[in-house]
Amino acid sequence: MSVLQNDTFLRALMRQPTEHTPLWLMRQAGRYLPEYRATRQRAGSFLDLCKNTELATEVTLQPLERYPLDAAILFSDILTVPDAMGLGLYFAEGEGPKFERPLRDEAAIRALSVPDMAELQYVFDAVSSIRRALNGRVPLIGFSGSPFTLACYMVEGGGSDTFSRIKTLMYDRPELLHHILAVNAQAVTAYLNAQIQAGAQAVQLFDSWGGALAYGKYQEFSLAYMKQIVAGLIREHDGRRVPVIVFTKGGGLWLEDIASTGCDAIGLDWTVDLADARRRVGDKVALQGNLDPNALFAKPAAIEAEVARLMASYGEGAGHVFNLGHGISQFTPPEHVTALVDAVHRLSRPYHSN
Ligand SMILES: Cc1c2[nH]c(c1CCC(=O)O)Cc1[nH]c(c(CCC(=O)O)c1C)Cc1[nH]c(c(CCC(=O)O)c1C)Cc1[nH]c(c(C)c1CCC(=O)O)C2
Repeated sequence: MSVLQNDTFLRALMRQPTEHTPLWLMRQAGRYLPEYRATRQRAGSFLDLCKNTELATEVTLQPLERYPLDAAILFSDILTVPDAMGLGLYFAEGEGPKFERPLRDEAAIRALSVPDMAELQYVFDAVSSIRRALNGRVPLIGFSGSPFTLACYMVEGGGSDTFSRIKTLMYDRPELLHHILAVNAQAVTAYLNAQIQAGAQAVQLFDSWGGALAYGKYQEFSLAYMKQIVAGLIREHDGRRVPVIVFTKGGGLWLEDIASTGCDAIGLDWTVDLADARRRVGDKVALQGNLDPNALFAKPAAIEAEVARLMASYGEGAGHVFNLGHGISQFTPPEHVTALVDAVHRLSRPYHSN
């Protein structure tokens, strides 16, 4: 394997000194880029694109060709795992992800099992191919959905505003939801370990919907399973630590709990004050975040002002990876991202001078 030329992202996750604050953007390869839309057209559906090694590699590298980002993220989706469990993932145009066979009764839930990782070989092939194509430019991030976030889609059958089905299950039949989560946790552990073995140099758990849970329920139905996963992950590969990032959207009230999962870094959404988050987690974990993705609709001067505010809020020293508080919008003007990346690199240098 080639030598890593820019390891600022990995160092920041381990709270080691860097010359600037590294950044990457959630959903950095996606529809806001015209080159992504062109490749997507060639591939056919979004899932065809995920399953095409060559084209998945191409779109992963597209944002890096445009912007000097400090990490790449595997092009795939969190719903590949329930798809491999036999739920039948499809994307209805303009409607988001859906399952042909959602978990709607006890029999379906009891029949659920950890999929054969061979069903997900296309993901691991993409990881190896992207590593080759990166040739040591920046590290590659692997990812998975959290057990609870995956369960939301598996039970609801698609996206939901109310989470009424999964919450009904949680309150009426908690043991059935625990069964789904236990299977998901085992599947996610195997899935992330296979990504690490294929070449992922850091991994992120996307707990996009953990923040929809009540106090106490979050700890029982989301956090506990993420903790189990973190404990089962390969933490060192090829002579380097493989850092783990846990991102619970809406998890700002529970940062101490998240830090106690054993993760290396916490992903923060934009509702959190970085300075306060840093005080709360101390030197236990690094922090990743947390610009409001909608700030990228504003003019470059306003974007730069927000970056300056976040830099001052985190303050001096190591342990910050810049990111958005959630995925980038498909309506973001690509040149606003140019302004963002430049501002983060430029304005962060004074905070790393010692
Ligand atoms: C909840 C969730 C999903 N997928 C994901 C999450 C967790 C993160 C989050 O909270 O946003 C994670 C994800 N999805 C995608 C990535 C790729 C890596 C990256 O660049 O960050 C990652 C990390 C690509 C994608 N995943 C998807 C796209 C758009 C597909 C397309 O039409 O080309 C991309 C680039 C599709 C997808 N997949 C999912 C949704 C809700 C959608 C959007 C549907 C829509 O807007 O029409 C499920």
